[in-house]
Amino acid sequence: MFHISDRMTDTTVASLLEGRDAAGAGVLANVRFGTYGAGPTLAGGAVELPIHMTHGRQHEFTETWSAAQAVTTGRYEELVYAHDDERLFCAGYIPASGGYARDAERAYSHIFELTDQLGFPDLFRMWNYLGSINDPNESGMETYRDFCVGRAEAFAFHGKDMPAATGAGSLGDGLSFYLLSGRMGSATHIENPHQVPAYRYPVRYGPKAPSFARATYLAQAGGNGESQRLFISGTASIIGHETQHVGDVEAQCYVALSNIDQLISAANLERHDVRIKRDDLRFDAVKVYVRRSTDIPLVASRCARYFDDRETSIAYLNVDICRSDLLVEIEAIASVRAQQGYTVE
Ligand SMILES: C=C(O[C@@H]1C=C(C(=O)O)C=C[C@H]1O)C(=O)O
Repeated sequence: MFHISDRMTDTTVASLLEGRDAAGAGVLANVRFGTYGAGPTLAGGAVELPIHMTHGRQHEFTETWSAAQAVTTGRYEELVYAHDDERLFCAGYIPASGGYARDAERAYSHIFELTDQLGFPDLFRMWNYLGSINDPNESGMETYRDFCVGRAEAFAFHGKDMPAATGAGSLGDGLSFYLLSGRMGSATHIENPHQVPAYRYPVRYGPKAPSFARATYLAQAGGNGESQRLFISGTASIIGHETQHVGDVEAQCYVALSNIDQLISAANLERHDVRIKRDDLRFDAVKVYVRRSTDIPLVASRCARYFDDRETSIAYLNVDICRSDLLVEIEAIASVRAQQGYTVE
């Protein structure tokens, strides 16, 4: 069985970033979570990226990234992009081959060249969806670890800060990726004191650690309080660097949600110089990755309890996860309500 919460109807358009009605605003990109994957294209002045993430058409949905100003689109190497005055959306697709390290390194180097050239040097969120993520490549290395090698080399070479991210399985072949980048100084990256930063994981999880932060806070240049966003990375049942509760999806779900709780606590945000009260955060969009389809009802009931805000859309995706002992992973985008004074509780 596959489930999408009843707040997400067929082909739901979740309008993100500006929170505007997608029909009335300019659009940077439409990411189609559906029954097939392909390289990104430019259509109607926006990026289109289909990713094979659902088992049936009835579960398809579209993530729409809105623009606040006029949109400029273009191509650079294997990348397709669209930007307004404040943000750049960029996407690509790498076909499956014997290994990903070289292609991922090249693609991420192109990303950094592009973001620097166009003046959007602050990467604030990236998604990487890999076919056969837990299977070995032609040299016997797990596909996810192989991808991490190339990505880490590009981040190190270009000296870039690591943003919030998701690295999960897809149902198709190849690597589909998309990311968002902002103007200099717009992003603050946040770690969770209960988790070793992913980029410091020991070598037993792969020769190069995963390049990402646990969350990224985006302060909108010239925006009001409501347009700030907190991007929470794919979060799983990991404490320190170790997977907790192998085989127990309910306990894994609990640890993942408590990790999110720790991450977004006012005290943790304050440590990173981000002053937001927990009550001022509203979850707009949540994606939950569940390895075994039979676990979705249980995971959905736990998530519905945690994300009890009626305005939150939650999508459940039955795909593999970066570590083969992880059964569930949760990512979220929260917006910040206008703030009336700030105190840490
Ligand atoms: C779940 C974890 O990592 C996953 C892999 C990521 C990546 O490689 O970009 C980012 C977040 C998660 O989707 C973790 O290590 O805690």
